[in-house]
Amino acid sequence: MPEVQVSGLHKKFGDVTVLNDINFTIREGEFFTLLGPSGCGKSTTLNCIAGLESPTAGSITVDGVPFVDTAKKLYVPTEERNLGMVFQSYALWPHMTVEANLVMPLAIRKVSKEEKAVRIHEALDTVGLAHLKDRYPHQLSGGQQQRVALARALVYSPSVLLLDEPLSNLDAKLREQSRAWLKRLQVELGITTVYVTHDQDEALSLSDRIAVMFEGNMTQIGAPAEIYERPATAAVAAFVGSCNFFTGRLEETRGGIARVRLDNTGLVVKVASTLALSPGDAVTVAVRPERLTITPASADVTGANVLDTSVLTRSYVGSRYEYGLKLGTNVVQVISPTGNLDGDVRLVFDADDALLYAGSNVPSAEAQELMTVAS
Ligand SMILES: Nc1ncnc2c1ncn2[C@@H]1O[C@H](COP(=O)(O)OP(=O)(O)OP(=O)(O)O)[C@@H](O)[C@H]1O
Repeated sequence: MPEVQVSGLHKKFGDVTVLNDINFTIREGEFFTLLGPSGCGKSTTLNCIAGLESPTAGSITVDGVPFVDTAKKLYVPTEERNLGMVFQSYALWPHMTVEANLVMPLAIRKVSKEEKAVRIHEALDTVGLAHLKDRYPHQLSGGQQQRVALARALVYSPSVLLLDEPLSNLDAKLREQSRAWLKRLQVELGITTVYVTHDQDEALSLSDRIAVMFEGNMTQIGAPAEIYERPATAAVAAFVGSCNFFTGRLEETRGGIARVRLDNTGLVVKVASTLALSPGDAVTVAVRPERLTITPASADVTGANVLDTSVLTRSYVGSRYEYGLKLGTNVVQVISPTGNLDGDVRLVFDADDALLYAGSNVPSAEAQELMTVAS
């Protein structure tokens, strides 16, 4: 199973740059996800690997074989790349049975009749649909169609599997089931996979590594836990999971702990930080809702940060409660297992529970909303 190397990838449509120096290497057998909001360039990157788009500059190599190298004017056509692709729409031929849909890619590759039958059976068996080979696409559920599309991509033993939002047409429940199934299948087959999605949950649960993209740039590449726990920018923190943001000014940093005076509250919070910042610098503090603890105002608590606040809203969301707390002019979101808190409360968190970013770069409510809608 091959390694995929993408170097210095640029893509322009007319005067508009949609990919700006994209670089990444996908390891053998890895499940690698391109994650980002709509229009950030995920599909264009995938299509450049597939050979459906040609980059304006850059190179792509799979298993040491150059597919594209603009400097050398080298371009291998799609049909010679031996990559398996599944799109959001599945793109099954409606007038052909499941079996006939799978015959097509093999016929193009001039596979013998006997081998065709074996391969089709194997591919359909892999996705658990061998018994439906005589049905037409309209006689299948959305989930089954998606599996046929996957079988069609696997039938010619591609070196790499390219998946562009393959689950987004399924309803929420089926999507979750298909996600678990897809992950098991990928691990079983050990096939190097590039996956495109704007769904952060999907990316976190499926991927060995995630590349987060914004506006044609790759902002961070890392394992799911790394992306979630240590987002490189406030925008990544906002896009992957929920986050509270507070702007403020740095007062001092001592022993790896930054003291930040928050705007609109006058409160000082302590945040672990390795950033090279000077007192007076504008900063942004980010805290995940589940990293915050609420206690009754009367509780005797100690911790790096104990802030007096009050409950604005509380809602039960199944197995936990979501609180909205008032902190100056901010509303702080907290996720808590406790549902009986009201009125004046205390908000508690350690310096390690929060993240610090240089600048007052809180993703705007509009952008966050867009991101939420997108995910
Ligand atoms: N053929 C094209 N001509 C002009 N602009 C294009 C073309 N294809 C894509 N774009 C633009 O390039 C940008 C990146 O598109 P791309 O489809 O790669 O984004 P994406 O991250 O996959 O988004 P989505 O999740 O909505 O599919 C978008 O602004 C899009 O409008």
